[in-house]
Amino acid sequence: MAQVVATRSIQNSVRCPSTGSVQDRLEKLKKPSTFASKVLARDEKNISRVVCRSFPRIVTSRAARADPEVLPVSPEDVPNREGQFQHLEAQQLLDVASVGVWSKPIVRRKTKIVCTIGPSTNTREMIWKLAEAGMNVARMNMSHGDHASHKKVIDLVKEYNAQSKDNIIAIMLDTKASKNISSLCCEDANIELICHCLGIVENESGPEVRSGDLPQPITLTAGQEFTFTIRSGVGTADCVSVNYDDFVNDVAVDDIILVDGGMMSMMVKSKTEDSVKCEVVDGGELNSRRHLNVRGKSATLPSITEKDWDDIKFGVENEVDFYAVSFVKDADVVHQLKNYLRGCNADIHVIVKIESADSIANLHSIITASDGAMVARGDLGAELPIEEVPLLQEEIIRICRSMGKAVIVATNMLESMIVHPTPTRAEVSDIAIAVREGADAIMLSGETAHGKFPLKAVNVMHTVALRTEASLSGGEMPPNFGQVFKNHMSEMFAYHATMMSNTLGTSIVVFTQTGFMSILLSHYRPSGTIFAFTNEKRIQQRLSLYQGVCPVYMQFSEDAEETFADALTLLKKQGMVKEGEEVALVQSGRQPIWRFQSTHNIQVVVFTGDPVNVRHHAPSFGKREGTGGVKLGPLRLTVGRGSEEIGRKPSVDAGKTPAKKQKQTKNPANRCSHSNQEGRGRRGKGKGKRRGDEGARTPPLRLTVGGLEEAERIWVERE
Ligand SMILES: Nc1ncnc2c1ncn2[C@@H]1O[C@H](COP(=O)(O)OP(=O)(O)OP(=O)(O)O)[C@@H](O)[C@H]1O
Ligand SMILES: CC(=O)C(=O)O
Repeated sequence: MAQVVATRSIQNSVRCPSTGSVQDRLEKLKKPSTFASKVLARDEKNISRVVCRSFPRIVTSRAARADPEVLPVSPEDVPNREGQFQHLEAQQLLDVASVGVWSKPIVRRKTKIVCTIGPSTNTREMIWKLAEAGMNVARMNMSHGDHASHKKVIDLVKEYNAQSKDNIIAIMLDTKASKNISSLCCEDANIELICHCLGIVENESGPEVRSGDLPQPITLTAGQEFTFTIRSGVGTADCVSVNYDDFVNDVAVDDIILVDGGMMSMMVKSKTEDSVKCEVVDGGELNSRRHLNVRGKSATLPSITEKDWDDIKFGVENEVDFYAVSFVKDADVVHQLKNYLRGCNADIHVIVKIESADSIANLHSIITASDGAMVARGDLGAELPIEEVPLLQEEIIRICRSMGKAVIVATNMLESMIVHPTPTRAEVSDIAIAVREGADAIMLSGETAHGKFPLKAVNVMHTVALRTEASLSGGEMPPNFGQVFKNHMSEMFAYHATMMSNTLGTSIVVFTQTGFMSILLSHYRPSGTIFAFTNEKRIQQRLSLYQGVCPVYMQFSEDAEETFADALTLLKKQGMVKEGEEVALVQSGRQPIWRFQSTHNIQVVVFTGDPVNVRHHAPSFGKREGTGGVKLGPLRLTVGRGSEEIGRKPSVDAGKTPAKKQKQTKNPANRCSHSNQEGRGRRGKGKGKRRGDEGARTPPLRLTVGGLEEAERIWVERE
């Protein structure tokens, strides 16, 4: 049976969660604790308080566009503590209450940040600094670098994770072959077999069409002639190789070829057997390995090439969390990849990159088959008319959200910051729009891979996302509202937990071994933080991508109450909940821990500050040994005025009353019978005896939400 347990007096029917005042948070900012803050503490000595920050004037134009070659990271690219202070002060003036519950700037933000790691950031120092600046996911683009360099980054991220107490970085491989793969071989018989089954044979090109390597950048001017050839190894001032043998067949005279995501363009004038002669329309600087798209056409390439399978195998070996798969044209590709991963027993989630005209046609089925999608605006804007991109972005986010899938908005978000220390206003608006549209994550590409100001870029993204989130009202209905009750019980509980935590202004605490329930909760976008406790490191890492989820690793004890108390103690220790603060504790999901398959729970508990005294804001329904709290029996959820219950103090104030005394409490609740647990097996890790079950007898409990006049039961049902 479903149960919701909560009694508390509600001062404000809707209030936004907030832990501590901005003043407190300002104080916290002054106390360095992490690596970055230690670094900053040193720097702070040299920082005089800047009252009025002057911004350098930015002039952006196509000419000022980033050079894709590596730019030396600027010494100015240090986190701006002063800026953080000013930001928080400004927030205080604007609206203190609308800031979320997290006390640390990097975790309080809900929208996650994906950073592409490249030459500017692939060192230990930079990975650490990026993580402390706000990176949540490290992306490796398999079009660049080699396995050895990517392995080094993966190991560094894992090293960071191993030593970090309150911050965890997920790892994403962007799999797409673009290089000539003749030097690569498929060592793995399994992969060879898969390639064979998929009809992928000795294809030397990947789903991305790219120009080849150049000894140095070439300047192209409008009107000049330029040739692409399928002959390999060509890189002169007027001709360069293409990595795709069918390039000559796929393009036609008068086609427009977009180079580097449309930064340059050329018109096809004539073709020979192995070359395509073009006239430059928009010139610029051509660097090595630039994207080539033909306006309005998708290349007839397989979505997963042999090189990709090699990269996928590399990801399996290195236990990455996500694959971002390029140019997915249909759901079959996703099914094939997922089957392969199942065969390897690899728990890696698949994010489909929506970047071609073909993928748009199959959007629904592709996203349904996947674990999430990336709005890959670079190629999308080259394959389709550029004005379609914002509309498609909105639509893809909407579809993902309605399906409960993760969604990432990528490319050009802070492009000018590759070379400039501050963003353009348009870029800031772009981030704000993605946040408002409800993206789980926003992505930095060249800004962090080869830019001059990777840390500043993360900082800008963090600050803009945070400010935008603070302006959102919260409590917004999920897009599939109305469907919710027809679906699985867990979904119903995710929905109600969200509504309850929004109403009471609490964060949500959830315990998960698969991540399922945390992802479901994230889908409903509660205004408070979702603290997702898991005893699986892989799950903790994966959850870093999801909006509003703060994943915490913890060993679970066999006793549920003890684990809850431990979790709250941990949150308190890390400054994430305060003494006296309430949290909504959700027990639901596909794989039960400490509960029966059919028993779902939401409780509102108060953290009293004493690890043995987690006070449930509910009557005592059974004894609770050792931890001084209460064990709750199954209840029906009733929404109504319920003044007696709501105003009622918990029958046992566990914060003050020793556990022994609770045992003696004569709570009338205990006299009522509960029937849904008989004959049900126990599953999950909670192998211990459910203390209190025997005697727990529970009456319906009323919960007032928003001061309804009449008692109204909204949900009483067994699963
Ligand atoms: N591992 C790497 N090694 C060397 N350079 C890299 C690496 N990763 C990224 N870069 C550089 O940073 C640039 C931006 O990275 P990004 O991931 O956006 O790649 P891209 O090729 O521009 O586009 P796409 O994301 O569509 O593949 C690249 O073009 C490349 O110059
Ligand atoms: C991210 C990416 O691949 C694109 O925008 O095209």
